[in-house]
Amino acid sequence: MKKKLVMIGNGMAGVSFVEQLLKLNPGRYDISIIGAEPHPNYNRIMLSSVLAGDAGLNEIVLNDWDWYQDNGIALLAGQEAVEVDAAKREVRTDRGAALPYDELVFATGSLPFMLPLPGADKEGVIAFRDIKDCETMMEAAKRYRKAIVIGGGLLGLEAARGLLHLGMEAAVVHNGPFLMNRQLDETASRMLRTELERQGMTFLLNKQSAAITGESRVTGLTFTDGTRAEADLIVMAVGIRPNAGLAARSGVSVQTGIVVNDYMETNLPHVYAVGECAEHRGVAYGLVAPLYEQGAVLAKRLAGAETAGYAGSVPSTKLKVSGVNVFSAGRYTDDPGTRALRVQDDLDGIYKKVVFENGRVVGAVLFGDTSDGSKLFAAIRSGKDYAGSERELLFGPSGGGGKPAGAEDLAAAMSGDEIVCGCNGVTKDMLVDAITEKGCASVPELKACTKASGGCGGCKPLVEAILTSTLGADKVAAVKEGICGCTKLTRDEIVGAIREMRLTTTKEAMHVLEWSNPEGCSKCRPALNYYIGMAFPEEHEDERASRFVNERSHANIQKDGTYSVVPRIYGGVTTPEDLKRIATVAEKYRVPLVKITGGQRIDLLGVKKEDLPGMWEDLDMPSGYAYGKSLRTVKTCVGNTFCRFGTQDAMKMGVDLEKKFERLDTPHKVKLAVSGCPRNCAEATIKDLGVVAIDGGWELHVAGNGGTRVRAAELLTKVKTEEEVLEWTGAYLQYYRETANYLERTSEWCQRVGLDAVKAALADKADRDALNARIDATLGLTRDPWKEIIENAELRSAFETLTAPADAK
Ligand SMILES: Cc1cc2nc3c(=O)[nH]c(=O)nc-3n(C[C@H](O)[C@H](O)[C@H](O)COP(=O)(O)OP(=O)(O)OC[C@H]3O[C@@H](n4cnc5c(N)ncnc54)[C@H](O)[C@@H]3O)c2cc1C
Ligand SMILES: NC(=O)c1ccc[n+]([C@@H]2O[C@H](COP(=O)([O-])OP(=O)(O)OC[C@H]3O[C@@H](n4cnc5c(N)ncnc54)[C@H](O)[C@@H]3O)[C@@H](O)[C@H]2O)c1
Ligand code: SF4
Ligand code: FES
Repeated sequence: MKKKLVMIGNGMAGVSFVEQLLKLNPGRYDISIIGAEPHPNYNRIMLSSVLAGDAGLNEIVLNDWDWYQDNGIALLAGQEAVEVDAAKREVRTDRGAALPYDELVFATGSLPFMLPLPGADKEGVIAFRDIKDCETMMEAAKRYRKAIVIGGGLLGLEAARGLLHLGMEAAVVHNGPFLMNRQLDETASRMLRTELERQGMTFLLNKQSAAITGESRVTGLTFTDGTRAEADLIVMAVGIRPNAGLAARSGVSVQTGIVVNDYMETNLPHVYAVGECAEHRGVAYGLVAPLYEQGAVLAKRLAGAETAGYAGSVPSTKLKVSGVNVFSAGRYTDDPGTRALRVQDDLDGIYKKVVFENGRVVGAVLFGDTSDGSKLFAAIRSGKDYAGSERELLFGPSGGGGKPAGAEDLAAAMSGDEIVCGCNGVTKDMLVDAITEKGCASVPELKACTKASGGCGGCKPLVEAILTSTLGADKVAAVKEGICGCTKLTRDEIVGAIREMRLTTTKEAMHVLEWSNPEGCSKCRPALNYYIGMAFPEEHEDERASRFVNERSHANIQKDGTYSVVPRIYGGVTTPEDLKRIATVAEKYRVPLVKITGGQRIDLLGVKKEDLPGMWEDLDMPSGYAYGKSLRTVKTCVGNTFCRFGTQDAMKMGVDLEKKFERLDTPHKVKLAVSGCPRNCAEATIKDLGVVAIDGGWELHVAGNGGTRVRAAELLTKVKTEEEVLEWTGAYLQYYRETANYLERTSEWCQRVGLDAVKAALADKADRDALNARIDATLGLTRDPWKEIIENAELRSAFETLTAPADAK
C-alpha cells in the first residue's frame, strides 16, 4: 500500500518539491495538498507583472487543476489546515476534513508583516501577497486616486510601479534614507530613486508612520514628525514573517521559522518543512531560488534517493520594474576586510560594484546594466579565488579598454555550471542539454523543458543569448513557436496534417507528428481533441481524458470543490413548470445557492459531485454547457412580443439560434444575443455574435467581448429574414471553428485574421452553404451529455466515482 504524504500549503516551494518527488518516485505516495487559497499553484512572483499590466491573472497559473488530477493528487483548495495531531499522525482542516499521514510537509510560506498602527484595520489597508490583494488594488484603482506604499523594498517598489500603471498616484513611505537598503548600497539606491521619480513615483524618506486616519475607509497616514499624507489606499510592504504558527502549536520546534536540519527534517519524526516557513541554519529565505534548492533535497529524501544535505544559499535579486535594471547578490556593503571594485558612469546611468574578501567574490550590485549578473552570481557561489584577476570579472582578460562583450559572447564564455535562471535553479549546462539533446529551439520551448525564464523573467535575455550562441543566430531566427513545448508544429501545420493523414485520435496524432512528450501535456491534448473532432466529426470519438476538468464532469467546479448545475433555458425564456422543477430539485438536493446568471439562466451552486447525475435526471432539462468551450447562452430582450419599441421577435430568434447551435464544440466559449430594436437591451454588440433588429431586417455584429478585454462587436452584414440570420450565423461559426486556434475567442481570432478576411470568406452564398453543410453534419451528431450519462449505467457509475481535484479523501 502506498504511503500517505500530506502537504500543508499549495505555494511555489511546496508544489515544486512535489513535482520533483513525482519525477524521482512517482508511485511512492498518495499525495494530498491542503491549500488555503482557492486557486491551483500560481506564480506569486508574477503578481507584480499582473499589477504592472505585463501579464493577466489567467497567465500565472503554474500547475492547473488538471495537473493535480493527472498526477492523482487530492487538492483541498480553499481549505486551511487548523490542527495537526502528531501523535495520531493526522491533519484537520477548517472544513472538517481529517487527513491521516505517514509523512507531513509544512510548506506554509510567509505572512506579510502588518505594522500595528492605530487604524490599520480600516478598509483600504492591505498587504501585497496574493491574488486577492492584487484584485483589491486593481478594483481600488478604478475608484480612488491616491495610494501610499509603506516600505521601500523590492515588494514596495514593485507594488508602487503597478499602482502607477493602474493610474493611481503612488507615494512610497520608507523608514530609512535609502531605498532597497537590504539589497543596494547608497550610490545604487540614489540612482534607483532618480529613475523611479522620472517614472512618476514620489518618495517620503526617513519617515516613521504613526497612525492611519479615516472613518471606516482610510483617508491618510500621519507620521511621528507631525506631518501627514493623504491616501485612499495603503499597501504595507515592510517585510514578511515565516508562517509557522500551526507548526508551533503542533509541537514542532519554531524560532523565526520552522527549524529544519540539512534534510529539511523538523524535530518531530516524519514532519518536514520547506519554503519560506522553514528556518535553516538560522536563515528563513524570502526568494524562490533557495526554496527550490530546499525542495530538491527534500524530494530526494522522501523519494528514498541519496542526497547531500542542503547547505544554505546565497540569494540574488532583481527588481521587476520595467525600464530599471537592478541586480544585487550576497554582501554588498563595505565591511572591514572587504575591498570593492567600482565602475560608475553617470552619463549612461550605469553602476557596478563587486565586493571581494580574500580574493573571493562575496557580493555584487549592478545598476543600469545587469548583464554581468549571472556571471557574478556564479562567481559568488563558486567561492573561486580571483586574487590578481579581479578586474577581468568586469572588463575581460585585457583588463579594460577593449570592446565590451555582447550578450552572446558572455553566454559563450559562461561555464556550464553557472546558474542562468536563479528562480528555477537552471544552469547553462541544463539549457545547452535541452537545446542539443532535446531539440529545444526557442525560449518558450526551453521554458517548457527546463522552466528557465518562467519565474521573474529576468533571465530571459541570457536564455536567448545561450540559445543563439549554441544554435547559431540563423537557426533561432528560423524557429517558429509550436502550440506547446511538446511540438514545434504550429496550429495550421497540425490541422493540415490531421486532415491530410486522416489522424483520428490524439495518440495517433502525437505519435505520427513526433511529439517530444509522447503523452502530450494539458495544453496540447485538449487542442488536438478539438481539432480532430472539428476535422472528422464522424470518425472522431471524443476523448474524455483530453478534456479540461469542467468539461469532463459536465459541470463547473467551484472553489470549495463543489459543482454548479446550469440547465439550458433557451433564449432566457422559461415556463412555470420548469421553474417549479428547478425549485423542487434545489430543495431536494439542499442546493445552498440559487442564482440568476448574467446569461439569463439559473445556476444551482454548491452541488456535491455524487448528486450531479441524480439532479440532471430530476431536472429533465438539457445541459446549459456553462462549463464548455461551446455555445453558452443566447441572451434576448423581449422584442416586439411585449415591448412597444420592438420591431422584430427577438425571443423567437434567440430561441431558434440556441436550439440550432447548442452542444457545438467551438475553440472557446461562444455567447450570442438578440435585441428586438437598435436600443439593444440584450447588449448584443459585446457578444461573439450579436443580432440587432432594424427596420425591415437584422444586423449581425461579430467578435465582441464583455470580459476582461472589453471589445465592441463589428458589423458583419445586414440581412432581411430569420432564415438568413441562421444561415450567416452557421457559416460564421463554422468558419471560426475551422480557422481559429484552440482557446482563441472570436474577438482575438477576428483581430488576428482581420474582419475583411472573414467577410470575404462568407461573401459567397455557395461558400456559406458549404460551411453550413459542414456545421449541420457536426450538429447532427451531438447528443445531450447529461442525458447520455443518466442513460448509461457505466458512464453514470464512472461519473459517480470521479475524483474532484478539491476532494478530501
Ligand atoms: C508580489 C511578489 C513578488 C515577488 N517577486 C519575487 C521575485 O521576483 N523573485 C523571487 O525569488 N521571489 C519573489 N517573491 C517571493 C516568492 O514569491 C516567495 O518566496 C515564494 O512564493 C514562497 O513560496 P512558498 O511556497 O514558501 O510560500 P507561498 O508561495 O506563500 O505558499 C504558501 C501557501 O500556503 C498556504 N497556507 C499557509 N498556511 C496554510 C494552512 N494552515 N493551510 C492551508 N494552506 C496554508 C498559503 O495560503 C499559501 O498559498 C515575490 C513575492 C511577492 C508577494
Ligand atoms: N524582485 C524580487 O525579488 C522580489 C519582489 C517582491 C518581493 N520579494 C520578496 O518578498 C518579500 C517581501 O518583500 P518586502 O519588500 O516587503 O521585504 P523587505 O524586508 O525586503 O523590505 C521591507 C522594506 O520595508 C522597510 N520598512 C520596514 N519597516 C518600515 C516602516 N515602518 N516604514 C517604512 N518602511 C519600512 C525596510 O527598511 C525594508 O527596506 C521579501 O522576501 C522579498 O525578497 C522579492
Ligand atoms: S432592444 Fe428594443 S425591443 Fe428589445 S427590449 Fe429594448 S427597446 Fe424593447
Ligand atoms: S531568474 Fe527569474 S525566471 Fe529566471
